[in-house]
Amino acid sequence: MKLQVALDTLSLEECIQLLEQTKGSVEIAEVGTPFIIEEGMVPVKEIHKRFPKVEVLADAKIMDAGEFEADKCFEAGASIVTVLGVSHDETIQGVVRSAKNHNGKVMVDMINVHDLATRTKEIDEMGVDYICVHTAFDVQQSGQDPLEELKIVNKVINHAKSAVAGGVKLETIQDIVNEGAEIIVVGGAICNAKNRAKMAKEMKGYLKS
Ligand SMILES: O=C(CO)[C@H](O)[C@H](O)COP(=O)(O)O
Repeated sequence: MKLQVALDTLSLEECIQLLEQTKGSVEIAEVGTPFIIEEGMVPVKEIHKRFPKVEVLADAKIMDAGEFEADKCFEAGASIVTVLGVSHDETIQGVVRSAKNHNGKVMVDMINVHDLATRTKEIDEMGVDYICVHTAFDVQQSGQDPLEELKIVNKVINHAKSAVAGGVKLETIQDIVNEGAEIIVVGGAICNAKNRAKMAKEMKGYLKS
């Protein structure tokens, strides 16, 4: 199991500090969608350069022009790129092609996929590396969390590994670990913690090796 920290709203300088402080706890640094909107590929390049042992995930949430957009992310130094599960198959296949050409990996974000079991089965045959259930930030306030969706994905996948995102916190991580996921994504719970290093270490402590 790997801990992925989602860097969504901090400055690049703050992210670099966070990654220094959380060394040993965090395996994957996600350059979040808001961060990409703010700064483009600059944080991907910079984090890749400064933290060669940390995998960089570009959360581009690709929806079209899959191969072209994924190429840009991998060329900047990302080792994992996200594409949306609601995209056309051709888009996901384009991202998979790009990943193969760059020796990278593909995470499919299943945010707002309505028939999760059916779409997961289809995507699982496309050669992607991770299928990530994701409770959108915009619906987390209504009490939704990704555990039930994770159970559905875990039941039907045969090739890809599962990942989970969306409001994961100290109080919910144990249930997720018990259910099983290769990657657990944590954003706000670490980035907004008073002591980020302590929080990341504590969360990492729950993960199975
Ligand atoms: O992709 C995202 C939002 O679309 C976030 O990076 C992801 O949900 C993790 O952040 P948090 O733990 O704060 O929900």
